[in-house]
Amino acid sequence: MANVSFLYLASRSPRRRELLTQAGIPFRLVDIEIDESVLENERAADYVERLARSKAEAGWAKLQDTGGAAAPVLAADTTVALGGKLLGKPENEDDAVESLMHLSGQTHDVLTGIALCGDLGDGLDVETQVVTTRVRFSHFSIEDARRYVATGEPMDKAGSYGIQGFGGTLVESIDGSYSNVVGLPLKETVELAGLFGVPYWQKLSGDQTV
Ligand SMILES: Cc1cn([C@H]2C[C@H](O)[C@@H](COP(=O)(O)OP(=O)(O)OP(=O)(O)O)O2)c(=O)[nH]c1=O
Repeated sequence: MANVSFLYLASRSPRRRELLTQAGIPFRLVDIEIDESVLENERAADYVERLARSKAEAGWAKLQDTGGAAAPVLAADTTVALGGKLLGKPENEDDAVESLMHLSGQTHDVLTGIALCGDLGDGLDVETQVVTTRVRFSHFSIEDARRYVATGEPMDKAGSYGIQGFGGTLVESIDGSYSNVVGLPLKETVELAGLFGVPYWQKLSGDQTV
């Protein structure tokens, strides 16, 4: 797989597309579906790494079925962890309010696992990384949590908030990578891309997918 000029992104997340574009990594999309259930007693770091790997491998397998992947496949998974409890995407609005009330006035971790799957010349290789960012939330009331949930913003996001949106107003401080919270740690993604010979810092224009 020498001289690859892009990677495949196995993700439906618009944030991950924006972040890849920010890093200047040319990409095409591959659509996959996997079971995202948490295993019993599974730790947050193990969970996001396992899911990122499964998503990348599913993307690779799908491309093999349709004639073979011409480039490596990138995938990621993000979750919020508070005192051993995993707060994923909310199931409904009440669930989102409940998650937010757990986070109010507390410091939590946001973990993103990234995986890049490809053939470096001697068979299939999957490289993974897990990045953690600590986020401290201000104290807010249940009325505030309900009003925020009513905006709809939390519904497709781990921990029921988006730091890049209205949710940024709940944040007192962060320690670590900001892009990691939004769903793709830029520094580590570029490192993995470099390992597989995928270019970055490319000027991309228009529809960013190659
Ligand atoms: C904490 C936080 C999460 N998120 C998002 C990032 C992820 O898209 C989402 C967590 O769900 P994921 O399952 O990691 O990703 P996804 O289902 O959105 O996309 P994919 O197809 O790649 O599986 O939460 C934010 O956008 N902002 C935030 O502040």
